[in-house]
Amino acid sequence: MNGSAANILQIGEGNFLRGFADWMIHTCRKQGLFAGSIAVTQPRPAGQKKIAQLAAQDGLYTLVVRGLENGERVERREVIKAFSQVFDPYAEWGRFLALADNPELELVISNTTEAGLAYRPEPLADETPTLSFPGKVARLLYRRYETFGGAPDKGLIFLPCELIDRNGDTLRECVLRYAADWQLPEAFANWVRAHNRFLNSLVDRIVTGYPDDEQAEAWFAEWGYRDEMLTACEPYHLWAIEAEPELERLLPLRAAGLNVHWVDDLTPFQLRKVRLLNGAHTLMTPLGLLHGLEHVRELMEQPAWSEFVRRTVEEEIIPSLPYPEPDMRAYAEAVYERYLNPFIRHRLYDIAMNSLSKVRARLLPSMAHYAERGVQVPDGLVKGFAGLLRYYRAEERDGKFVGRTLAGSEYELRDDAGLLAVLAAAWSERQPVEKTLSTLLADTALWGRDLSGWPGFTERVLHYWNELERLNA
Ligand SMILES: NC(=O)c1ccc[n+]([C@@H]2O[C@H](COP(=O)([O-])OP(=O)(O)OC[C@H]3O[C@@H](n4cnc5c(N)ncnc54)[C@H](O)[C@@H]3O)[C@@H](O)[C@H]2O)c1
Ligand SMILES: O=P(O)(O)OC[C@@H](O)[C@@H](O)[C@H](O)[C@H](O)CO
Repeated sequence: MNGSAANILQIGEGNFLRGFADWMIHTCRKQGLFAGSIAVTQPRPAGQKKIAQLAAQDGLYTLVVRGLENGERVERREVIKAFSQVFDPYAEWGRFLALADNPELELVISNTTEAGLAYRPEPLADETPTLSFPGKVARLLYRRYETFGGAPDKGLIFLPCELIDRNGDTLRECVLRYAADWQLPEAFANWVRAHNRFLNSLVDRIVTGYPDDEQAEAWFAEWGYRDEMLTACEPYHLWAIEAEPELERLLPLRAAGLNVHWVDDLTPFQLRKVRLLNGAHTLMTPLGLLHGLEHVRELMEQPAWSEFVRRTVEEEIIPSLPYPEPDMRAYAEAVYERYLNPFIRHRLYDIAMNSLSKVRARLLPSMAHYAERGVQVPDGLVKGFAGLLRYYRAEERDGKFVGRTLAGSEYELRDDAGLLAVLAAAWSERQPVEKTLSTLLADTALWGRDLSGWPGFTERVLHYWNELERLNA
């Protein structure tokens, strides 16, 4: 790491970017196609530990890519060299803002989860760091606007990787809301609109992060060095970016042989991936955890669970999508193969994090497809949803929210604290389960809509709830 000026700013220190975008930049650099480098910072104070660790390793980390590629087993290890600056923006706020003064800065990449790419009102404080991710972007852009007098050629290109629909548009809207809140000049807002680009994109790669300790220790012994930032992922990768292919000039990703698509319309990529791959994860995760399973492959290797997932995907989710069924089935087959990757352990507990927002985006649209046509939601989806409700049977304890598996083991629920409080309050009422379920299904804060009026839905959720509880008895 040389601390030199970087032409990419990365907001997000998480596993995903290290196993995806940073690896791509490294791949371009390695082939001599790209001369730039990345300045990386964390989007929230909690990321400080990883940033400090990465800085202590000179911005270098090991990526292990493992899985099947064209039916062949691959295991590739590479030390990724993409970062020229690694720092904590809360400790060095001036340094963060000063990145805006670098005329060479061109791109901003981010991944802050669905929770991070959201507008939360916040005052403009002159000297102190802005907390939210989009608020930081608004501050950075305002500084750049002032430094370069609103020059049209000094706008930036944003490539947010958060897995939300039209992530670029969302980021732009948040930035403009902060500009309005903070009463920044209208000319600035116009410059943001006219000379900065917020690209919508869809990312796809299973990045499982740091492996189990046993595996990590075995590798460290074999390699002769330790790496606390070690990241593991599958070989498959896809990045669909809604923009003209001429942007290869800036980011020669396809030229580097990467599976990147510059597309006019992202919708088919988005719907297919979020509803099938992520939707099936959200479907299987609570049920799997309630039954004491730990990771995706373990679940998919059990015939009854595999059958349940496949049937729900093929007979319920795919028919709800507006695309040719054979194409969707082929995609689903490839997804099962990725789930069954023998070389990675994708922890269900990791996938379960923030499942309340995930279910809204990934599973409810498939269910609504039926309900809104006056048809009953099919069984697999109802069973998965009942599993989610059972998983979220929350109890508040010592400032935490906990649930219990069917065998009675306790786990911590990791989700929006306000929503967990709503669930815990509902379950603390002394009343029949059906009453609590009806109340919860009608709660629009939880699901973004009222589910209690869907034909036969409440009764069938109760049916599957009771089926789960019978296993508990
Ligand atoms: N891991 C994968 O396989 C994968 C694949 C595709 C997409 N994604 C995307 O990545 C996200 C998960 O990231 P990860 O796997 O790198 O996990 P991670 O926990 O390693 O990283 C999460 C990142 O988000 C930040 N973050 C978390 N909550 C935040 C908040 N409230 N405000 C601001 N920043 C916040 C963290 O600081 C960190 O930078 C998912 O939500 C999804 O959007 C992950
Ligand atoms: O990363 P999350 O937590 O938003 O979702 C969990 C998984 O569904 C997700 O990581 C997929 O594996 C990934 O989106 C594949 O590209």
